[in-house]
Amino acid sequence: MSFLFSLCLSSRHFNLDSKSFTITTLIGQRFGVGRFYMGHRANPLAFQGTCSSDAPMTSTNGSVGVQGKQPLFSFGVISDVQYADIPDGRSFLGVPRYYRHSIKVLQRAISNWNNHRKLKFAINLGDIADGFCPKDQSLTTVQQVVQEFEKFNGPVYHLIGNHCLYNLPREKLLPLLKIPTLKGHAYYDFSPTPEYRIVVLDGYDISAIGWPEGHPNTLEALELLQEKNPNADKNSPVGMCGLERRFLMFNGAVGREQLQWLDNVLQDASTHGQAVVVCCHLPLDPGAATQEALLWNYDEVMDVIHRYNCVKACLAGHDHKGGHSIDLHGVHHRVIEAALECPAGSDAFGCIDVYHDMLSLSGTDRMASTEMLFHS
Ligand SMILES: Nc1ccn([C@@H]2O[C@H](COP(=O)(O)O)[C@@H](O)[C@H]2O)c(=O)n1
Ligand SMILES: O=P(O)(O)OC[C@H](O)CO
Repeated sequence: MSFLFSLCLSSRHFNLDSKSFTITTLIGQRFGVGRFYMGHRANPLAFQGTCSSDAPMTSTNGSVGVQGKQPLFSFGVISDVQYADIPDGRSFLGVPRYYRHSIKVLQRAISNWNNHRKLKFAINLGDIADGFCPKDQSLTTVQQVVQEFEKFNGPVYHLIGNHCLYNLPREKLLPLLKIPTLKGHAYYDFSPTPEYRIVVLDGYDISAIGWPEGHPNTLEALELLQEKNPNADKNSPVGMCGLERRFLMFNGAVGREQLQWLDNVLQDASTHGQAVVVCCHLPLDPGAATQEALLWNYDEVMDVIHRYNCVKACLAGHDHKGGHSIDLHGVHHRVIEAALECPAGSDAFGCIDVYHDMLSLSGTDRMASTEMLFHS
């Protein structure tokens, strides 16, 4: 820990307000470990690898990975494909978005995962199609991206994001994404090996998007937005301060039932000695993402997570530039860089090697590689 602290200080970006610390890429640049872009927050232990069989420190099935050890299993990761057959555009803040190219990033990810690695599964951290997709093309666009994912030689686990819900209501979306669902919710868990549990949260459980009009969850979300966000445009954070800026319509919350379910799953995982990776489209730690991207009740979710010692890492999407932090309980938070923001020919996908004591993300191109050592 003291090593990490000294690295933090040398980066001149040290933030304890958010109950976590963040290490900027200045360190990466200083150590010459790869190409980063402004605003990215990366692990000082990160290296810029490629997700291929000949990359140093990555592993293929049957070969060794980091520290000469063989991973328990590996999985593919990608986020925010946000495909649409429309011309390139920009985010509200002016960041370029390459709507037609993003599906090519996905195709290269699948091809890489299939050719170079024997992966146990792949995970899509949400936003399969963009909200600017013409509504009469929403269904076919989501189907088209799902078909690309189906070319992966293994199971694909999808998360829902706000852009998925701009395109299709839950009742249509969840079956297409083959999300195991109870009463329209999109949270579930699975165990790829006896040692591990992957928990997928539904960050749009309480949300003003995706549920039918007048649904109790829509009403609860609208009430919260009314209370917390004074702007007429509930996607605008203008005039809102600090962490309050997360109360935007494009975010959402984990509801009471889901929180109780999470508690039960973590209790069960602890009983069985399993390590847990929590996945949610919306980031759960202010140290890893911009305030405007956070889950509304990230603090309540983290309170549940911190009751146990089993959660080792949380993976998220939504905040396209990506990020990494380690919170004060030693839980890693890795926000995955968006496929949508890759200019022609560039990529953002990765493979995660899973060990007893760490996760090792080998990112391709715009996705930074990150070693996530467990703290206890
Ligand atoms: N700082 C911001 C960010 C966003 N908005 C509003 O949200 C909409 C979606 O944002 P994108 O970044 O996905 O384009 C955008 O159209 C704005 O209405 C904002 O007001 N301030
Ligand atoms: O993917 P979007 O369009 O909802 O954008 C999300 C914001 O970038 C969050 O910071």
